[in-house]
Amino acid sequence: MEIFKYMEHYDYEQLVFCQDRQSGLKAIIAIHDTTLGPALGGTRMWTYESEEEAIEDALRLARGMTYKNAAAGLNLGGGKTVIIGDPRKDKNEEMFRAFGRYIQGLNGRYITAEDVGTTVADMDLIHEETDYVTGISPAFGSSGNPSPVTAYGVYRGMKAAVMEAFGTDSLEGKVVAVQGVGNVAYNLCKHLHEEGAHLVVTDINKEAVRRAVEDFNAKAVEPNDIYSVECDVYAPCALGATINDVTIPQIKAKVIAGAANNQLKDTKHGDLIHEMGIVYAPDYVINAGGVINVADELYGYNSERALKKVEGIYNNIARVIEIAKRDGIPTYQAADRLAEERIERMRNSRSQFLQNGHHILSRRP
Ligand SMILES: NC(=O)C1=CN([C@@H]2O[C@H](COP(=O)(O)OP(=O)(O)OC[C@H]3O[C@@H](n4cnc5c(N)ncnc54)[C@H](O)[C@@H]3O)[C@@H](O)[C@H]2O)C=CC1
Ligand SMILES: CC(C)CC(=O)C(=O)O
Repeated sequence: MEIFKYMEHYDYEQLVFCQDRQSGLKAIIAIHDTTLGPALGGTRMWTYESEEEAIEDALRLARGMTYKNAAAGLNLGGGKTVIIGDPRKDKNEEMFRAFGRYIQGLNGRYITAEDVGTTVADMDLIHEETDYVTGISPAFGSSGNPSPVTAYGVYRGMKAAVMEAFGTDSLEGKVVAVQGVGNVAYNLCKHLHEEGAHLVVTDINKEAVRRAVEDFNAKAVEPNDIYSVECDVYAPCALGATINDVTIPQIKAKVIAGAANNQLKDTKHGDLIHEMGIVYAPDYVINAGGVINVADELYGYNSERALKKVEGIYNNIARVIEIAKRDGIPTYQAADRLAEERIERMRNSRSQFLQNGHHILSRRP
């Protein structure tokens, strides 16, 4: 991968490599764009096959956060961290404390939270070293684990997409194929089960599958069989790029609505499912519940206010679908337009001079 070429093409601001021999920390912080405000995005810990795979994941996820935060109306830019390692056995206190000091060193340009493989407890350790972290324990007056709120937003957005495909937003009797029943999707399954949806689930973690089968009377399939399940909705809730040349021909669902980041392997796959008449709920619009929730911490966390905004993901998805139909474009393009237009407006309006403590005039002897 030609890193600077990639960064220039998508206009990234910064890529930071963090190493700490003592704790084994190998973290990559990607800051894509801070036009709308400090970059906020979670920290993912995963057993990447290579450093290149980790770098690419950090870059793709960070850009996704720029679009997610802009489309959600937040005054936040996009950033993300990946930590190379196995979250089940490579974690230690020093690792997250050292990582917290690296975040502090960025002086507020990047604010972190949870993502795949990290927990509230990990955020609390980071919080020992910096305030530029969200999703920390409610004991500190914060919002805690964002996953259940992300799940609620995905549930709301899924209803809006089902309304478009089936003329009703009721999920009763609908078959939903859920890929990856971890933190977010377990909570999503709760909402779906309560509304009478029939669940088909898969996960590479057999315990996660067992729990979903037991708690939601779900049917289990092998990971690679989830794509060909006869269903109404396919909910990608694991990792990214599951909508690709291999899987699209197998998909039977009329709606794709899930929590995973970067679901489309490439934009051409968004075009393909659009041509097939599948209603696609753009990933960074439907899964914005988590960031909306933790972002509320920056104003003094108020769960009622945050949840009200998350409930509005229904309208956000409906609006994206409307724009897509009006302009005859795929929904992923409609969402991108919304996000890019807001960033452009803000970028252009920053031309006025504003003296602050850091401008050259404030340093004149
Ligand atoms: N946690 C949050 O609040 C948010 C999460 N997301 C995204 O949602 C997705 C899920 O996040 P979490 O639930 O927090 O992570 P998680 O790690 O708790 O759950 C992911 C699940 O997917 C499973 N999985 C991994 N690869 C798989 C495969 N090939 N096939 C089937 N299952 C597989 C894992 O075993 C795990 O159970 C991720 O893409 C994450 O980036 C997006 C927005 C917010
Ligand atoms: C609060 C975090 C989970 C935000 C984030 O990183 C995401 O939405 O992917």
